[in-house]
Amino acid sequence: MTDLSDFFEIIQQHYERGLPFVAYRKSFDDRTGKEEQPGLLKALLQHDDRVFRVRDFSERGFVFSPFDQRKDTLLIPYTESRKMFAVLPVKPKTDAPDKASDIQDCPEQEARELHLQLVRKGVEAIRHGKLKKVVLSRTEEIRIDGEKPIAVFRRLLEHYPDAFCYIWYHPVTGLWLGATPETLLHIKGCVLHTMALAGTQKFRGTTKVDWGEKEKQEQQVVTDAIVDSLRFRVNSLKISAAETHRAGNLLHIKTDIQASLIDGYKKENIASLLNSLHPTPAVCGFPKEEAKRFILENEGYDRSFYSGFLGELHTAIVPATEGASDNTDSALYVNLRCMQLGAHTASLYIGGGITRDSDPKSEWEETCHKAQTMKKILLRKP
Ligand SMILES: C=C(O[C@@H]1C=C(C(=O)O)C=C[C@H]1O)C(=O)O
Repeated sequence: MTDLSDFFEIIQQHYERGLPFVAYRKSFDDRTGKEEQPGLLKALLQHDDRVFRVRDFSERGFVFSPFDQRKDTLLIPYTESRKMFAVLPVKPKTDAPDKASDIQDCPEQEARELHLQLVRKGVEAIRHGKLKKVVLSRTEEIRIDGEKPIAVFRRLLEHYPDAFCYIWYHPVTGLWLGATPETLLHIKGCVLHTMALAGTQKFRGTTKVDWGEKEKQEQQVVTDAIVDSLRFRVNSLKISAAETHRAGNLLHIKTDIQASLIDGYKKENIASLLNSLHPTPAVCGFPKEEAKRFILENEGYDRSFYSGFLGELHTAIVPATEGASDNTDSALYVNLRCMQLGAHTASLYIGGGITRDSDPKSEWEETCHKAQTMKKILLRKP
């Protein structure tokens, strides 16, 4: 274990040298396998600046994968990096609202108009075509005041104990940070766990809330599609009841899905599972190919790594195995509530699920609420 302040100092130095690294902490509820210490902070610091790209998802290490799978997935291989661990103090869970209040600035009128138009077009396509749901997003650039990325990461960890929080740097991708509530795939031995997360409302001090039909339906589409893509690969499928899940200043509907892999753990099975799961209707839509086409043709910007996935592939990085690890666990998360940090700007990425009953103005407001997750932890330019 490394002392906490040394941990941050070492990643700062690594960043200054321009070498790839990732540091992350799982949510206090998650911690894949539970043998991990609560608040365990991990880092992989690549020894040099070589670029490792994933060929077929049989690789071992930490992956950073874009929304569009035709583009490159980057990898920090387990064997090419220094592992480092520290422990963050764990705070008890509370239902208290966020200490930091919402940042009250709104993006320009033009951005709002563009998003309203995009949503209207999505609703139109759903009413007239084969699409049932499409997730439409936008990016928002904000001026920041000399932010130190590692300091932003520390605020992220502090603020969002219930999220998978990360900072990733690679000369090819630049610097990304996020606090995502969504698991794409956890695999331990032959047991897999995933979730269907969709439907959004603002957190107003309680998780005991009612959900409208629109939100229930859009979340059900996600559950059904995930179960469908697993059906012939797993047995002992367990689907939990849908429940309300808090993510910072937001609430979502969540269903947990657990199953056993029919042929046990095999690297090539994981690769094909990822292929059929990603992107789920939580970030893309349904049917998948039509929704993806609609997004690529209409969103008008490159999602890049937003709504892609990231995490440990074929190896859980744990303090006990400083050398080679023989564990094959994977813990992958959907890259949501994230941003790319430049020297003077932060680019935020936010979206929401559109169905035939979507109201464009509410969908716009939903993206504004989601943008708060990152805005709250940034120091703004006056
Ligand atoms: C697309 C995002 O979030 C996803 C979409 C949601 C929705 O449509 O209600 C809720 C949770 C996430 O699955 C995002 O945060 O950008």
